[in-house]
Amino acid sequence: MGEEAPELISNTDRNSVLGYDPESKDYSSSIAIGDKIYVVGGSDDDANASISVKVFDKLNGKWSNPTVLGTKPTPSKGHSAVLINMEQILIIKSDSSPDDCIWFLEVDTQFVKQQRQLVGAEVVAWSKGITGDAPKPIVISGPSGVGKGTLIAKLMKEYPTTFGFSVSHTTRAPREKEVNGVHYHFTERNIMEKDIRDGKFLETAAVHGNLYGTSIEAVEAVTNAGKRCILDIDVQGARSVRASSLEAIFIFICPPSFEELEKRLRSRGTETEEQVQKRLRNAKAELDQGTSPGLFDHILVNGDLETCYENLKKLLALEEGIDVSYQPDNFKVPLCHSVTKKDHKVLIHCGNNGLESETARTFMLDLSLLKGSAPGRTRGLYISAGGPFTENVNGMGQV
Ligand SMILES: Nc1nc2c(ncn2[C@@H]2O[C@H](COP(=O)(O)OP(=O)(O)O)[C@@H](O)[C@H]2O)c(=O)[nH]1
Ligand SMILES: Nc1ncnc2c1ncn2[C@@H]1O[C@H](COP(=O)(O)OP(=O)(O)O)[C@@H](O)[C@H]1O
Repeated sequence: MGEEAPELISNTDRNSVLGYDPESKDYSSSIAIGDKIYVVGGSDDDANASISVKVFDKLNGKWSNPTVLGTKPTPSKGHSAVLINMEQILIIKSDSSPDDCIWFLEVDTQFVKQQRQLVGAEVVAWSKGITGDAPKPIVISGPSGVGKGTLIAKLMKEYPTTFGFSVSHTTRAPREKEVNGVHYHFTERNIMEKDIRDGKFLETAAVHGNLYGTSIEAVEAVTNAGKRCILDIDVQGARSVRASSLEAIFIFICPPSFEELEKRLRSRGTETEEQVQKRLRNAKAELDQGTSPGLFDHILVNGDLETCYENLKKLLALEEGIDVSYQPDNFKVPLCHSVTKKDHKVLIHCGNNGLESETARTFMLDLSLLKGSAPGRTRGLYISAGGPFTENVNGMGQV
């Protein structure tokens, strides 16, 4: 076990690049998976462009430009492409900042398969590799008027640098004090339907007669700001997120009584009588689903606001993820490097075309603890610097 020779993957720097065109400064790498060849390319001439993906189907001999989902990496001066499994290609960008050099191109994951069916064409999705574990996003659900918004606003006010709100899209009209881009992205139904078809959403649901949805970008904006994401979504949305790759904590907020819920909804004064009636009818089903076992990790009763808020804070402190970053400070892959892979470990040999020298350096990526994927981020990536790393019977180890 573990004795087989590690697979050697050539790097795609300027010297060994496949299809590098010195005139246009374009470069590309290609990886074959089953009957398809994925060509990942870029041009460092245009800093605003993103790395492109083309697919060649060996069965019909045709090229296609797939629908590319997720936030796309910008091109660097070169990259290496490593086949991790039949679903994902690891892209290591050279000469990029430490938080922008590891990317995963998903070509046949569960999400990609679903989106391929939805779009009816070839689909791939990008997911950025993040080192260590980040705290899980928090999904807050509950019937209209229970106090979700009030509790979330308190949390964001007390901890503005810790928590960030995932701004949903909705087709409902803005309320008087609501600000576009802050409370919601208010949008038209036909635009939102097109965005759904284009795979821009992590989840969507029809609630009280309007469309609501969490875009991939909304969650990424919070994550990119280094904050813990809070999602205020309905029970259907919570179910979709449970089924997605996003690992979250699910909290359901209950009213102390149905009468109190009705009182709060009316006293808020933001809905017409007809809308209040619809929300109260829906609240019955939401309370049934929300309090039945399996979907939510925690149920909080919002009787007294301060008590409920204190309980929410306690619960979040308990659930706090451990943010362990193993990323070496100076993790930067030079243009000249080579990559070897064995099992879940990827070695990046830097300097002197990978030959050992005084200046040569090796980084090891441990992919065994990866969590999440597109849509969103791939977390749990561990990077060790040092070396030389040698193989031992269990794979690769550092001597
Ligand atoms: N599935 C889903 N539900 C959402 C989203 N954004 C808001 N909601 C839910 O839609 C419902 C109606 O929200 P809103 O119109 O703001 O009314 P409110 O709950 O009375 O404040 C609530 O249950 C929200 O949690 C979203 O992005 N996805
Ligand atoms: N614990 C509470 N006790 C009394 N009123 C509350 C409490 N929590 C929220 N409210 C009030 O109830 C109304 C509905 O709250 P809101 O946060 O808008 O609910 P949601 O976002 O769940 O629809 C608001 O007027 C709010 O001030």
